[in-house]
This record gives sequence, C-alpha cells and structure tokens, in this order.
Amino acid sequence: MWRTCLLNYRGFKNSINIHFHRPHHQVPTRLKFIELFMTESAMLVKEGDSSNRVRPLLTFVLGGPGSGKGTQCAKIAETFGFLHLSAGELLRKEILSGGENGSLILDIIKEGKIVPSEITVNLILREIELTENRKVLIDGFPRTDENRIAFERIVGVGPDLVIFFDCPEEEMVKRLLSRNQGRIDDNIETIKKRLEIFDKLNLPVINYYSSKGKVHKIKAVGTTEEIFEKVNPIFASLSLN
Ligand SMILES: Nc1ncnc2c1ncn2[C@@H]1O[C@H](COP(=O)(O)OP(=O)(O)O)[C@@H](O)[C@H]1O
Ligand SMILES: O=c1ccn([C@@H]2O[C@H](COP(=O)(O)OP(=O)(O)O)[C@@H](O)[C@H]2O)c(=O)[nH]1
Ligand SMILES: [Mg+2]
Repeated sequence: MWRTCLLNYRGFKNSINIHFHRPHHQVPTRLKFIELFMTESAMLVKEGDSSNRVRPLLTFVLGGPGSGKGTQCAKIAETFGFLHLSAGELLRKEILSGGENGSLILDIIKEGKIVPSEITVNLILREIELTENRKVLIDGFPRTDENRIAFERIVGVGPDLVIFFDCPEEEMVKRLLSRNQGRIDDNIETIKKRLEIFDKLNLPVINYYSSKGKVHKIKAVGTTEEIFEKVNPIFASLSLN
C-alpha cells in the first residue's frame, strides 16, 4: 500500500531527486509533490534527523510472552518520543469495540494462536496512517514469517531495526502468572501454547532479521531499569531529534 515516488525537483541550483514514501492512495500529483516538498520535505537537508522523515522510523520489538516488551516499549516511548503500538493491545481493543472480527480474534487469543495477518496488519497500518509521529514502535509483531511478509506487502516497508528481548522461559512464566491484568491468555495452559508458538513461529522471524543485520538482542533479565540501560544506547545513537 506504500510506494516510493520520485520527484526530480529543479527549484534548486542543482536538480535533486526526492523519494517520498507514502501510502498508495496518497501518491501525490506533481503539483502536490512540490507542495509536499515545501512542507514536510523541506527537510532532506538535515540527513539522519528522524523528525524530518516522510516515512516513520519503524522499530519492531520482539520477544517471548512476558519478556518485557510492553514494559520496555513504554520506557522507550517516554524517553525518545516514539508512538508505541502493541499488536496485542490493538487486537484486544478490536474485541472490546465489537468489531466484525472480534469473536474470531478472541477465540484465537484464548488458544495462544496467531490472528490472520491481514487483520493485524490493517490495524497497525491504520494507526501508522493516523499518527503524525515519525517514530513508531511495533510491539509483539510480526509473530510469524507470514505476518512479516504480509506487513511488507501491505505497508510496503520493513523495519529499520528490531529489538529482541531474550528471556529464559521460567522467568517469562513467572512474570505472566503474576501480571494480574485479567488477561484471558495469562493462565498456565495458554502460556505453554504461547511459548511453543513463540519458539516455532516467532524465532524464525528474529533469525530472518538477524541475517539482515537488523536485530539488537538484549538479555532481558534483571530489573526493568537494568534492562532499559541496555536498550537506551541503541536509541540514543539514532539521532532522533
Ligand atoms: N524486568 C522485569 N522484572 C520483573 N518483572 C517484569 C520486568 N519487566 C516486566 N515485568 C513484568 O512482567 C510482566 C510482563 O511484562 P510485559 O512488559 O507485559 O511483557 P510482554 O509485553 O513481553 O508480554 C508484567 O507484569 C510486567 O510488569
Ligand atoms: O501480531 C500479533 C500479536 C498478538 N497476537 C495474539 O495476541 C496474543 C497476545 O499478544 P501480546 O503481544 O499482547 O502478548 P505478550 O507477548 O505481550 O504477552 C498473542 O498470544 C496472540 O494470540 C497475534 O495473533 N498477532
Ligand atoms: Mg505485551
């Protein structure tokens, strides 16, 4: 749905090529291009400054259930100004809002299985399109290679970086059993299924992004603060102002 459009702009001394990365339905006309150039893109001058990006800086945050994705994402969002999108939260909201896929999603979450990619990708895409924030954390997605491929097909881009919280199973189980958020899937039977699905379906996604050199693996044991101390330098080095 996103596409890169090229404008050869001759308003400068030297003509320059500008790449706009936009949702498919927002591909601008040439005039609109120039308008865009004058507004959101008057930027390209400051390379590496993410507030100037046309497309958001995308970070996927992965890790087993209970590895601390949500907790660390909240801290990253607060410290570095990211929008935090939790795929699981978006799906739970869809159940509560009585959306057309609500009962299907509920049945799948109860079993610790994975919701069809199109549903999750479209929920995420809607949020990305709504926000002005150029820095986005996607927490708990993609869960499978199929999710990953669907995201790249529908949204048109992959992540800039991936954070992987690597946590021992027994620690994850302990945390989930004391999470106390009234979640239907935080019971030992469903937790076991979620851990199996994580090993079988999510680790290949992490391996895929590792092979692309995009993964920052963090040992997710210790206090929240200790773990964040390992996360912080990754984002601090990204020149995010
Ligand atoms: N470093 C930590 N040490 C102990 N408990 C933690 C830590 N990080 C998170 N928790 C707790 O563990 C539970 C799971 O954390 P959460 O961030 O929801 O993980 P995830 O999103 O990966 O499932 C929550 O109750 C959270 O408060
Ligand atoms: O992209 C996703 C994210 C979540 N889920 C479902 O939602 C549940 C809860 O996900 P969440 O990320 O909230 O769980 P966490 O890992 O944070 O405990 C998962 O077990 C899946 O059943 C899914 O199907 N696709
Ligand atoms: Mg979570």
